[in-house]
Parts: sequence; structure tokens; C-alpha cells
Amino acid sequence: MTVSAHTPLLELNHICLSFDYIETLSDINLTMNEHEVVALVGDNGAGKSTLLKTIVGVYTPDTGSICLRGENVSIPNIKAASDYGIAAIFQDLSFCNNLDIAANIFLGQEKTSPFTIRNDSYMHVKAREILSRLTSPLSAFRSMEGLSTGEKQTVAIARAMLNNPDIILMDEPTASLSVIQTAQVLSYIKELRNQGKSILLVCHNLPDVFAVADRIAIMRHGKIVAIHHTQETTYEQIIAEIAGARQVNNEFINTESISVSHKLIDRYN
Ligand SMILES: Nc1ncnc2c1ncn2[C@@H]1O[C@H](COP(=O)(O)OP(=O)(O)OP(=O)(O)O)[C@@H](O)[C@H]1O
Repeated sequence: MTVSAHTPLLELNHICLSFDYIETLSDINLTMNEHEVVALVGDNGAGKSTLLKTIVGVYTPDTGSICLRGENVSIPNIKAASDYGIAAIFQDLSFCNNLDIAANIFLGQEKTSPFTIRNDSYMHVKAREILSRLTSPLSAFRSMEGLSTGEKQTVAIARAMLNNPDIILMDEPTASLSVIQTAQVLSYIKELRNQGKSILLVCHNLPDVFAVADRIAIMRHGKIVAIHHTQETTYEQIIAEIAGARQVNNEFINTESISVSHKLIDRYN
């Protein structure tokens, strides 16, 4: 297939996945382009994390296909995803607190010299390079012990950058961060987009979503129910779609539960 300027970097076509006969992902269609941040929003249990895990091969879709630059690919596991240039940062960040930042960036992918001696100097140079690409002031020599949650998130992003992926999937990277730490992580996301990366961002916090996303995809009950360009939508519309409302005469009428919609509007106001 010829790759044109319009061929999406990543394309999910009719992805379906069930757990114990319960459909968790239902006919998911989504594209991502280079230089793009796509936010995936939805209430708890909508299927956002499951979708990220399906893209990187933790789960195999029952039906549907994944295309990279127009080519159908099979991604059986996270290693294969990495080989295809897709990295993921999940919510449960795991680190070795007794090691420094460089060693944690290389965790499981340590660079060795002849005689399998760990090549610490290479790992520090490379870790410094990745951190500076993110514009992070963290030193690769610092111990993980005592890092703040925001600094740990920075190390997780740096670790995802190790194999220079084209696509980075992030599951709630700003959850439980302070205002300043959140701003820092959002600035890294923008920086990665400027470098041409494509980012799929699961995020509950709508101000964060509106701050960085180019497009917003709304998931409800395992389906993508709408996709908007960020500049062409509003908080109210996104909240209404998360809750399952529909617009009648410029008002959002909740077809599923009026109280869910009000609760969400209260949460974000
Ligand atoms: N391995 C699994 N086995 C069975 N059910 C699962 C599995 N993983 C997820 N589910 C179910 O799939 C549904 C979607 O879960 P998922 O974690 O993807 O939602 P989410 O939108 O990411 O929610 P949250 O915002 O709470 O993380 C939930 O009902 C969940 O219980």
C-alpha cells in the first residue's frame, strides 16, 4: 500500500473485545496522526485502559484490525508493540528505588558491554539525552528514592521514550499530581508532540485534556460515541457525551441518567 500524507499513523478498525462474554470494547474505530495528541475520555469502566492495553498487545481483539502507516499489523505483546514503535505508560508505575534514574529508565533493557557487564556510562549518557529532549532538569544520577510523584511520572515518560517510539499511550499521567507537576507533565506531552510523536492520552481531568489535546474521543460503555476537534467543542458537550446526553434545541437532555450528568458537571465546575 502507498503511504500518502493522509495515511494515519495508527488506525483502529472495528475493534471488539469481550471478557467472559461481556463486550468491553465494541466496534472501536480511531485514527491517530503524527504530531497529534488524542485524548480518550469517559467515565470509570468505559473501556479506556482496556483499549490502550489492546493496542499494545496485552489483550488480543476478538475482531477488528490495527494498521500502522496503512499496513495491517498483529501485535501479540508489549515487546512487539515496542518493535512497531508504540510505547505505553500505565497507571501502576513500577520502579526500583535502590537504583538511580538512568537504571530505572533502562529497567529490563539494560545495555551491556562485552562479558555482559552493565554499561553504566552508556546508560547515563542516553538517559541524560532523553531527559534533556523532554526539557526535564532531572539528573540521571539521582536515586529514585525520594522522587516526587511528578518526578516519577517524568522517569516513566523518559522510559517510554527509550526506544524512540512514534506513538506513546499514556494512562492518566496527571492523576494525583500537584498543579505544578501537572503543568510539567503537560509541557512534556506538548514537547513530544512538537517532536512529531503521536500521543493517546487517557485522562479524567478535562482542563488537562483541553490544554493539550488536538482531538477528544469520548468512550461510553465500550464504544467511542464521539470524536471532536478540541477547538470545536466545549466542556459541556464532552461532559454530556460522557454521561450519555443528547442535544435537543441547544440543551443537553440526558437519556441515561440526569443525575450522572449533573454529578459530572458539578465535578468539573
Ligand atoms: N482482565 C479483565 N477481565 C475482565 N474484565 C475486565 C478486565 N479488564 C477490564 N475489565 C472490565 O472492563 C471494563 C472496562 O475497564 P477499563 O479499566 O478499561 O475502564 P476505564 O475506562 O479505563 O475505567 P477507569 O477510568 O476506572 O480506569 C470494566 O467493566 C472492567 O471491569
